[in-house]
Amino acid sequence: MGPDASKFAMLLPTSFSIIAHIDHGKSTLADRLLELTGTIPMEGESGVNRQVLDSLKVERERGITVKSQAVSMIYADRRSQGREYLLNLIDTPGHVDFAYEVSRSLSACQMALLVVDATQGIQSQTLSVFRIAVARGLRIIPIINKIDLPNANTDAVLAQLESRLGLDCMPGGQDEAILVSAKTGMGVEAVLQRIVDVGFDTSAAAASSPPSAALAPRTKTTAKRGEGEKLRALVFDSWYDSYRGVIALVSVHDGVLKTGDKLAFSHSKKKYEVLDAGVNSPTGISTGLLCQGQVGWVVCNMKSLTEASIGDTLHHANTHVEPLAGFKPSVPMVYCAAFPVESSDFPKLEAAIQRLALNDRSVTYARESSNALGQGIKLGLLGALHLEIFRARLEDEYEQTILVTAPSVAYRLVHQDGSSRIISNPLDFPDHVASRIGTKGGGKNVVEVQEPMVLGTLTCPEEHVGAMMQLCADRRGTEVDVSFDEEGGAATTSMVGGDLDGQQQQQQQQQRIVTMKYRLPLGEIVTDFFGLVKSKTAGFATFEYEDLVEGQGRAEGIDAEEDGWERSDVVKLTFLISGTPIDALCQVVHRSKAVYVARQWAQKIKDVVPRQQYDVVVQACVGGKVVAAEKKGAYRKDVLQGIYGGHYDRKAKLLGKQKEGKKRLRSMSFGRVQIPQESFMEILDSKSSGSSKTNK
Ligand SMILES: Nc1nc2c(ncn2[C@@H]2O[C@H](COP(=O)(O)OP(=O)(O)OP(=O)(O)O)[C@@H](O)[C@H]2O)c(=O)[nH]1
Repeated sequence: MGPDASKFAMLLPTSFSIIAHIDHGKSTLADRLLELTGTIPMEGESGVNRQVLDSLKVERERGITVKSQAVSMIYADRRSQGREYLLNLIDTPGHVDFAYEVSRSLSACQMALLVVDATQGIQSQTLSVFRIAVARGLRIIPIINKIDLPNANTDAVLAQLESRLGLDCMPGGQDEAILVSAKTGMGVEAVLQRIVDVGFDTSAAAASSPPSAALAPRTKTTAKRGEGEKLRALVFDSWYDSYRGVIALVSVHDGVLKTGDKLAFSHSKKKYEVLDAGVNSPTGISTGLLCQGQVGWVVCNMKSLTEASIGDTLHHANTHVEPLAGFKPSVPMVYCAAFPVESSDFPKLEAAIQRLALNDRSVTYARESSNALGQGIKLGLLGALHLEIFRARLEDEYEQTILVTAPSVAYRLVHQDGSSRIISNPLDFPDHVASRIGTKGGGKNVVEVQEPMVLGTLTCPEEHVGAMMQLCADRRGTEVDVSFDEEGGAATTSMVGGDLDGQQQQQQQQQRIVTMKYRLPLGEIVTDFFGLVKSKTAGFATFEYEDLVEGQGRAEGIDAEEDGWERSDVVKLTFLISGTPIDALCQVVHRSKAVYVARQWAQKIKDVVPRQQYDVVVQACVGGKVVAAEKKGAYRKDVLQGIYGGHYDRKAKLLGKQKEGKKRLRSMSFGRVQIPQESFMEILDSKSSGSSKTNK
């Protein structure tokens, strides 16, 4: 039986988030917390990674969190004779592509559990989520997880937390770290107790003493906590339900919100009536009201999908309030265009993308049309994994299969007059980049192109170092740092997951683990980089990156002045079929690779273009110059068939007539070659192949 709905309104709440680097054990810890509080029943073998909060199919299939989830749980603290507290847990993703999700979720929390794997220590994403949490003013509770593993090095991780994050995490310290094994459940109760201590009495003294005395006056609850105060609720997530329409997830900062209330948004000024409200625990429980401090959902009569403005403040329609601080919109890093497989399905695809984008606010979209593929949607995403997950979710949740152009990145164009602009569509890229000196044509001439850079971290066994260095060099990477893990094997377990048999794992564990840091152009890793890392190391390497451009998590040790854009000699590569440019295939590549890519692509296009009655020429151009060309020969009816012997003139006449006919046909169809959709799918699939491989 689920908890009594009225209890959620009666109890004092606090909200916390679990943040960590990928695979450090957030979801497993969340499972244990939910079990311990009785929110989900304990089932079967303890320690099983149930991923209760990873409810999306794609999350379960891949074992990664891509979407934050909020769950309310009621914890009865044994130290104070079972006094109950309402704890709102927000599980967050670990991968850099979903950092925006983390930042939004943290806005609804008072504290963050910073989980660090005892065998791996602080990793790149640990630092970036830590910084986001500190910037949001959250109290950090450090948790060292996986202490059950034989190679756990708790002391070293404690020292790292102290020296690199400045946390007073040693025993007795203000931020004393909790040692747990989310797998076995060891130490997890202490986590709940610490949440209560920190969440309900921020005085440092309370951290070591039972909260009963300090909390006595505050736990005197009324049925509607916050009543009489002006309502202020921050909308931090939303989704589409086919029965109830748009549902908004809110964190109530002040006041009370009830069914039937008339609400308004601070910024958009739109007004609504609350049809229902409730919490997730872990499934939706309708409570009819949400009180101060609660995190829950609201169903209003929102008609359009864009109305649930993330970051906006909801208040009662007849009051005026100071809006709560919202969030900066996310900055897309990777762009591509999506087209339906059947062009008549475009309206369905557009509706599906709008609904999915409601739940994934880091996606930007706009209509786009292509001469070859018809009407489509231009998508802006946070990375290659994000694109792949978005595509998978479209298929799983909306049954929409899409054709995606190769992912590309944004470029910054610097003009002669010093101004700059960012372009995200390869078609907008200039054909020529003028040299600064003696340039004609005014100040708007593009004199420099800059591309976004990332700081990549590659971890692999020693034997693969050469291959990885070569790969990074091929992708125009510059080495920043290389370090060897003397103990070896520590990182291997999590890298390979369950893919390898025991013998292989043993062999790998005898090798040293190498961590290499490279500065790489983002454009070089958004296509097939992850796939190559996996295939060249038989799955033994991991690769993560931090964006260096504004709007994303910055890497440690990078100069704050540095904005992550770097001057680059990139060019626009266009493909023409019988003289007609094919916009869906246009791409921006580095000059040093232009001819190689052009040849590869021209060949690939030639292979899939259907043979015509006349020759079809495929050309690849850079700056108006043809750099590669292929010809697909015409069908050739043997017009001389049936002429035995025959005079030369007669043969020439027949051949001439055939030539004339083809010329007429060609001019009638304006030289346009109809490329069937399947051929495009073949080209685009091979073009983005590899991007579908992830670092998981
Ligand atoms: N031995 C051991 N393994 C653990 C422990 N906690 C988690 N794991 C394992 O570590 C792996 C990753 O755990 P998850 O909970 O999925 O990690 P996560 O941080 O949620 O990962 P993302 O959602 O991808 O960011 C799983 O195979 C877990 O079973 C632990 O305390 N001990």
